[in-house]
Amino acid sequence: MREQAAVVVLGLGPGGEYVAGTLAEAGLDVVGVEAELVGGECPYWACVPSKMMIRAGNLLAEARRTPSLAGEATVTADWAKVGGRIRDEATDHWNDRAAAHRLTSKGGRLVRGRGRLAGPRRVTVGDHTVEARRGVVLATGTRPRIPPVPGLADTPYWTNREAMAAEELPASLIVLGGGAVGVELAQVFARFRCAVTVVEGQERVLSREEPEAGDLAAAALRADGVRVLTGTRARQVGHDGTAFTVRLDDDQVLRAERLLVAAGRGADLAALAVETAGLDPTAPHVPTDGRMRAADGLWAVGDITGRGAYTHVSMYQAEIAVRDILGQPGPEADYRALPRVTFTDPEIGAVGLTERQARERGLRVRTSVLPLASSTRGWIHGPGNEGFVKLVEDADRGVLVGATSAGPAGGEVLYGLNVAVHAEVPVDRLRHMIYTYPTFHRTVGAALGALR
Ligand SMILES: Cc1cc2nc3c(=O)[nH]c(=O)nc-3n(C[C@H](O)[C@H](O)[C@H](O)COP(=O)(O)OP(=O)(O)OC[C@H]3O[C@@H](n4cnc5c(N)ncnc54)[C@H](O)[C@@H]3O)c2cc1C
Ligand SMILES: NC(=O)c1ccc[n+]([C@@H]2O[C@H](COP(=O)([O-])OP(=O)(O)OC[C@H]3O[C@@H](n4cnc5c(N)ncnc54)[C@H](O)[C@@H]3O)[C@@H](O)[C@H]2O)c1
Repeated sequence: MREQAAVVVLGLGPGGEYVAGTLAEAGLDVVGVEAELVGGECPYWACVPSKMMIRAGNLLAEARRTPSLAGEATVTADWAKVGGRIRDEATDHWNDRAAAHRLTSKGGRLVRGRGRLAGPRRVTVGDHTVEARRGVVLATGTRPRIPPVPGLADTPYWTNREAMAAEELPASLIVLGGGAVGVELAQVFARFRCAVTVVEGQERVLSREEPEAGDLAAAALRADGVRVLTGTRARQVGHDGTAFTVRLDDDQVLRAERLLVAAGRGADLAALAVETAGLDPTAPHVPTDGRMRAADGLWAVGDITGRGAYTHVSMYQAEIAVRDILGQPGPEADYRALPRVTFTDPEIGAVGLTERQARERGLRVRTSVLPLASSTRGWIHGPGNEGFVKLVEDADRGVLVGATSAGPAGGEVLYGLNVAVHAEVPVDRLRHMIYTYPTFHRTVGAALGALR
């Protein structure tokens, strides 16, 4: 079968669904192609269910802090509540009827199946070919990267997919990888009384963030009973029908009921036949210009672009691609103030460059790090007040180029720092702003005064 459309969107995760729906609303003839569930990884197996787990885990942790401040509290953790909420409220039992309707009610056509490029402006899905008059938008995201550890491939390991669908928690869990997925899930599972060990190859967990952030996350995990092993990798993995064994570089052997692989994600460009549109199928990502163009008549948005695997990045890029396709004016993509939040307790928010990245760029850097506990609000908060604000200033220009805010509301405190880095508000102006008393974000004011 052959059909025509103005635009074909390949992959309907947060980025692709936004592009397809918005173009359809604008009156364009749009075909969206989806291999699994309309909505993508985020609502069914990633952000949304994991944040529901985290909300539940945080409630337990807060209740367990009651004795030191407010009296007695007895909490009995029950994973069935979490699993049920994920199945019923978040994912509709992994059914995308509502999301598919969102697209078709806007006039978009939905083709189900795994698509690939078949030349510029052409997509095939099985024996179905769609010619795109204006072009194709690639939004197929990423999938878990499974490290080539001997034995691993033959075991029934979990990725985020199985973890999000878990109806019961295992008694013990080994997590391979201490990035965002690894630390968030390790903490939640531990709070539900699962014995968790995290194995991270780098010196610290959250190794792309400030070292202070990795140290804080590791301390928080340990406080929840997680074993955190850093600077070591799995050398051999086995499964005897009941449990996993993981032999590490240093010959230590770990044993647990389940193994979660959280060692990063990658795109598979060869499977999309990108060479038919003149792109390199062996590249890790699709390079894009400031208007999200990858080639003539080809745009790419979301994780596949390698500019930050976050839902907010895919939606930001989607809006730019839509503007470009509709010929509307607007700013090009700008990643200087890229924000991200790791939703551990304490939350770790960060924006822009780390101190190390700023120095590697040759900037003359001034920094400050202030603990949250030293602020009035941190002291009042008491247990659970761990955290800090770190600022990175380009001293020559007198503007912040990066910041981290970690603490009970670290992701929310980040907002002001995000504005400061994005809008390049002079540090001198920030220093003379009024900061509400007694808030966590008041530590930002103190940290500005401590820049050296
Ligand atoms: C456990 C976990 C937690 C996360 N938490 C957060 C968070 O709190 N905040 C945040 O911002 N980000 C979070 N992320 C990252 C976030 O999920 C991704 O950045 C986001 O989903 C990427 O969106 P995307 O538009 O690139 O597409 P994706 O969501 O990856 O969706 C791509 C879609 O394309 C489809 N597809 C793939 N190949 C084809 C093909 N050939 N033909 C047709 N369809 C195809 C897929 O089936 C999928 O539906 C998390 C990720 C994980 C794993
Ligand atoms: N809160 C959020 O916004 C959020 C939450 C989860 C995931 N995400 C996104 O999803 C992406 C994928 O998450 P992720 O945690 O899988 O990837 P990641 O790249 O963030 O972290 C993977 C970690 O695994 C380690 N690693 C890799 N191979 C290893 C090995 N063989 N042994 C031991 N350690 C190994 C790496 O050093 C790294 O620290 C993230 O980069 C992030 O963009 C975002």
